[in-house]
Amino acid sequence: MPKISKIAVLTSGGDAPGMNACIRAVVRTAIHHGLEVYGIRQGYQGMINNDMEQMQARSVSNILNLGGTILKTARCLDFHKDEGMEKAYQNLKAKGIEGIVVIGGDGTFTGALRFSKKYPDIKVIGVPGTIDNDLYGSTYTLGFDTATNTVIEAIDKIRDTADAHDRLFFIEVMGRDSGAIALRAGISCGAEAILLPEKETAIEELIAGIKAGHYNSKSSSIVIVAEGDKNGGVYNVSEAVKKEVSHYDIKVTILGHLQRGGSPSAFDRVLGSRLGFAAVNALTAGQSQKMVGLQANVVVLTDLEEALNQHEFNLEPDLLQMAEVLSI
Ligand SMILES: Nc1ncnc2c1ncn2[C@@H]1O[C@H](COP(=O)(O)OP(=O)(O)OP(=O)(O)O)[C@@H](O)[C@H]1O
Ligand SMILES: O=P(O)(O)OC[C@H]1O[C@](O)(CO)[C@@H](O)[C@@H]1O
Ligand SMILES: [Mg+2]
Repeated sequence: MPKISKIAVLTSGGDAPGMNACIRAVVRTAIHHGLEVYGIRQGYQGMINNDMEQMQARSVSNILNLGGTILKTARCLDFHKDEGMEKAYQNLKAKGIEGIVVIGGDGTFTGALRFSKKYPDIKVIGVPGTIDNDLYGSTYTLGFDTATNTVIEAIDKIRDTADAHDRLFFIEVMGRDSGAIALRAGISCGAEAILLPEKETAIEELIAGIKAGHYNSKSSSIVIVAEGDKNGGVYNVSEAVKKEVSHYDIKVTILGHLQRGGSPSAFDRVLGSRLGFAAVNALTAGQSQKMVGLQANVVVLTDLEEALNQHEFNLEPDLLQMAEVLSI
């Protein structure tokens, strides 16, 4: 097997805390192996625009603690098209880059797999980097822990004021297709109800639960609504409840993008370092079209194809059941 000598790294899709730790690990592990390593800016857009630069050990000094991504990220429509992919390929070939580490979510991996099938001489390894925790093959994705901690810090504060005023709050958290943040945050903050894209909740059922809570002397209530819940969004849900529930003053809070920012937790710093290290080791071992992930605290490789096909992510049934039991 010919030895790989030049690789590149990019971040793509929504940023996630811990991406910088991962970039640092990729750069320094590559240097350890004697490889040249390039940083590509703005995800696939930078591949198309030839926006990439060689990185050194010092290029990634003092970034472990930073949220966001020093390489920047993008949602790049041009990469969906054959012409965009061809341009990206030619740019990589011109630099002699033979392998790339792509840090991102399911969309990023879909693009990477398509690209690598079209141009198999460029090896690709994916690192699951998304606050959504919606990838098969890794129990946790990079950024999910930090984002969930950010969310619970915010909800704890809302609980204080909700309790002081005997109010009912509807809080929207991120997750267009994933209820992972909503479920963990709901359990951590003792939410009275959690609305998730993966599980339908009838509005009548929600209203009955809120009324029962009031009857059982709850002074405040928190309902967490994941962005992707199928009831038409947090305002729709709150309006529907308002018509039937008069004993609470009702408020809505959308946490929004503050959930994606901030300094990564220790967990995400270690996870990012570990997966970045493993990704480069996989490239030097000749692997391609794989994702590195964490399962039972062991780093494992999963075929990108399998990770994407199994994408339907099932939230832990015991957590769903427990959240209901404990919220009485
Ligand atoms: N079918 C596809 N073909 C080519 N490229 C794709 C495809 N799907 C996604 N991509 C590329 O991957 C990028 C990132 O995908 P997407 O915006 O879905 O985010 P993601 O990686 O899933 O992360 P997150 O969900 O955390 O924001 C897209 O902007 C696009 O450049
Ligand atoms: O910042 P954007 O592009 O609006 O994306 C928001 C989406 O990205 C995510 O934060 C994942 O990165 C989703 O939870 C959310 O639906
Ligand atoms: Mg995604």
